[in-house]
Amino acid sequence: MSHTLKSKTLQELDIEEIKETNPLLKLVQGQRIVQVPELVLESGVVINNFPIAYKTWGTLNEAGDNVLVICHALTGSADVADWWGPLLGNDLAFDPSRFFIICLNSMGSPYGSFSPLTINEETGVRYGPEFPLCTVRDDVRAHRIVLDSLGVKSIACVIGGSMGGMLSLEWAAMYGKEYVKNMVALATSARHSAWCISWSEAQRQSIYSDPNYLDGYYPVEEQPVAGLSAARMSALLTYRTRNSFENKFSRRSPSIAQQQKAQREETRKPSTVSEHSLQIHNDGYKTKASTAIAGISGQKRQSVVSTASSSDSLNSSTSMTSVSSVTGEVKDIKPAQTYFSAQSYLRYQGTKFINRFDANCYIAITRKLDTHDLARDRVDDITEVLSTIQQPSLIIGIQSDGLFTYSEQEFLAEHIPKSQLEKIESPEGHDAFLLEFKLINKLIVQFLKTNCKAITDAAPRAWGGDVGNDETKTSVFGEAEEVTNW
Ligand SMILES: CC(=O)SCCNC(=O)CCNC(=O)[C@H](O)C(C)(C)COP(=O)(O)OP(=O)(O)OC[C@H]1O[C@@H](n2cnc3c(N)ncnc32)[C@H](O)[C@@H]1OP(=O)(O)O
Ligand SMILES: N[C@@H](CCO)C(=O)O
Repeated sequence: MSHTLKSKTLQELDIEEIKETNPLLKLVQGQRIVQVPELVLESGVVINNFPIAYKTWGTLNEAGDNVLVICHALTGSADVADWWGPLLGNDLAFDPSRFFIICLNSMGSPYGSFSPLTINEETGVRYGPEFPLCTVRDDVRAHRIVLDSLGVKSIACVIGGSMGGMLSLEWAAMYGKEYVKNMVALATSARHSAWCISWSEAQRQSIYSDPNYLDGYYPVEEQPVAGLSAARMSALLTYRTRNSFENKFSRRSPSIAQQQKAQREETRKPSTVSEHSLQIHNDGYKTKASTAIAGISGQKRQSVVSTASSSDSLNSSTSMTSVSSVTGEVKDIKPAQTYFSAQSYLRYQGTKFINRFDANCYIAITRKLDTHDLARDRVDDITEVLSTIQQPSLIIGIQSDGLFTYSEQEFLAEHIPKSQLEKIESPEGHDAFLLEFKLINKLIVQFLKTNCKAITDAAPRAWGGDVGNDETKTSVFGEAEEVTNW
């Protein structure tokens, strides 16, 4: 380990100053950012004076051991209140009147820690695509330096879902039961599967294929939004299930309000059948090229149209339509429905995401996920590493999760000696770990009451803070609906 175990105060950075180069920082309230002097990454690359963002709730006790480390998932931030808010509060799973709760932002994320949005001291510009590969283990080692600086002597329990679960497992495996006393991992894996790696790849390819990507050297105000939004749309599909979509959307049309949310582009009334067809064909196409095509005038456009219509004419003998694609009148066309509620949902989520994430960060953090393998450079047989995790562990899986399958949770529980496996019966798929608050809260409360009894049985202490999970506040990440339904 390259970090020092001595408690040493780290320099606190001025968030307002960092906001000038990272506009996404304004999305996370109440966090702190410290500067870590040095870390040798797993790759051997040395990074110096880099930021780590974190947020805390509650008070560290004298012994420095009443600590809950919460680890966020792929697009989360250090603000637990924003994505696991209903688990945070007095007498809840994350109880600041008894625990000192801390969430540290993972490297590669745009929300304050070292990332492609960080200014490279050597060049004076953002790292962008030159950001070095940071693994889950690098996160854990960087985060440990911050915990040491705060006077944390041991972790009562580390808890995380999805990517956060990978960090939980690495915390437990790297530092052992003397330092990490207990572990909770939800919807995660011992190593990233071929299926997950493939989805990461497909999502990165969406970004790469956007003409605005420019090898990652895009100006932050002109990021490859079409590629990033397409990446998020396909990612979202992996976070849910076929049946949850069927139940939620079926073949319904979007309501006016949903259409407005999805900001579907206004199209002018088509004046010809070809124009009408073109509009249906390109509906939702958002890159600059689409603007260019829409602007094609006269002859060029006519040649595009006549190429299309000549192939149309091949089918014309079997076609039921009696409207000519070139000369027919628009009023005679009765097209089948082509715009559905499911589409407006995806488009809305895509747009929402590009306003809260950065494409290079997305690439960096999905690469981090791909490297996750508890066995890497340790042993050949992954079950050997799992057998070294001696902490009491709670493994929570979701029966409908198609990304981090329930069988992967069974595998973890089978090989981690002191583990308990729990199943969430939810139709929502992977994202159930961010939605099934009530059950997850209950399971974690029970686990902590059993394994951190001295802390959970202690009298609650006033800690003088507001958890910040006010139900009326707008969530950055969009789970507010669920919170109010709770
Ligand atoms: C990755 C991680 O790090 S996880 C830990 C941190 N997590 C995050 O950061 C999570 C990122 N966010 C998410 O993954 C999701 O938002 C979740 C899982 C937290 C919440 O999902 P849900 O609450 O189910 O939100 P859902 O997917 O239903 O979307 C609701 C939004 O879609 C809108 N919407 C729903 N249907 C439609 C439709 N047909 N057309 C247009 N918009 C629609 C809703 O109005 C709502 O809008 P709002 O976000 O502005 O309020
Ligand atoms: N919805 C989660 C899924 C990844 O675990 C996120 O966006 O972080």
